[in-house]
Amino acid sequence: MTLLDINGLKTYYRADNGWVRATDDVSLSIDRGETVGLVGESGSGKTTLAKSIIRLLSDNAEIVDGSINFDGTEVTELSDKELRKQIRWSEISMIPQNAMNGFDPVYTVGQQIVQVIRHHEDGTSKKEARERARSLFDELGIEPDRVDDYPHQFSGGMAQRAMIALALALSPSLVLADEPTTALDVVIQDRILDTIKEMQEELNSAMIMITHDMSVVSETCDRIAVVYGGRIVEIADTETIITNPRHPYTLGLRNAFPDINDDDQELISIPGTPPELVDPGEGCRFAPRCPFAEQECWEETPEAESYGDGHAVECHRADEIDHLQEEAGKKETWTEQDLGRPEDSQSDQPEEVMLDD
Ligand SMILES: Nc1ncnc2c1ncn2[C@@H]1O[C@H](COP(=O)(O)OP(=O)(O)OP(=O)(O)O)[C@@H](O)[C@H]1O
Repeated sequence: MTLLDINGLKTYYRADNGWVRATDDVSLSIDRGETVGLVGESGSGKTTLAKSIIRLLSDNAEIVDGSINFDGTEVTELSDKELRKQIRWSEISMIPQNAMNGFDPVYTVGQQIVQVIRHHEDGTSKKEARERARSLFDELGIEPDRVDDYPHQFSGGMAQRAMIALALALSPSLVLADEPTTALDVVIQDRILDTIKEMQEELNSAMIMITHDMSVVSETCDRIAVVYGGRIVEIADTETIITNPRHPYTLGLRNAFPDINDDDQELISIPGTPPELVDPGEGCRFAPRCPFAEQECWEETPEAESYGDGHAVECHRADEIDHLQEEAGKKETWTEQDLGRPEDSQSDQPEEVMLDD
């Protein structure tokens, strides 16, 4: 059953040189209990999409178009007060990239968890809320007495666990986990991911797992959405994304991460840098880095095409998958390409964005 239904979402940031189209026409549905990975390079718009869902955007951001339906409620139309009371933490919670920034340094971690619990549950006493915080700490492998510590007394891994405790304290239906382990060392990363998964399964919460790491999503997610230049360029179940992707960017990402089943794998990185998101203009945003780009790719933005079973791809050449997959596995494909716009292709003028100031 659908829990979250995002349609045509556009979230832009106001910048000196125009609007940064960080989320640009994104549609995504998530079922109850499902885990969906958002994978893509830094700056592709993953965090902006997650923050739009829980409406934790910075002041210069604006949801310009589209809808976010959460369990029958249109999130884009709620006032801040309604959001705080009905949705944030209780229904949708977020584990941020750096947990330390998620806590207020002047209160103990326990006080902050107690406050969140009591804000949403009128009948819960301070004592009961504190007991809940202590038992959550215990479940997450933190000594319960440490609820009385201040955030700065925690190590990075412990702060991340405490943030998970806060995010799960009210048994939300949806957890947004934004690179929950990037700041931590590898051994702790694995343990924290296991903990998140266990707790999520126990609560039957849905989860959006944001990461730039293909191996993390492949181990934890039911489906994977590949994000590039503010758009979901490919989405499918995890098995399909790993074994039979159709977008050249997904093929490139797959080359760049170690496959645990293949000891001899040579890692190949994608050359170039992510696209400028201020007035990106027409054409596929990956074209400047794509070894398979043809004239059409530079001139026309590809629309999502369905390849059955929830597999959708935004690529003009997705039909030629057998040939592309084989070529994409070769190192020279990604190094010997002549990157750049073909001489005779003309760029369309960027579409003008009309927004109220
Ligand atoms: N407050 C802001 N003001 C202006 N531009 C912003 C702001 N926050 C993010 N951006 C821009 O929006 C785009 C998407 O950023 P976002 O953080 O959503 O990407 P991301 O994929 O989550 O990357 P990361 O993993 O680095 O957080 C980037 O071009 C970024 O520079």
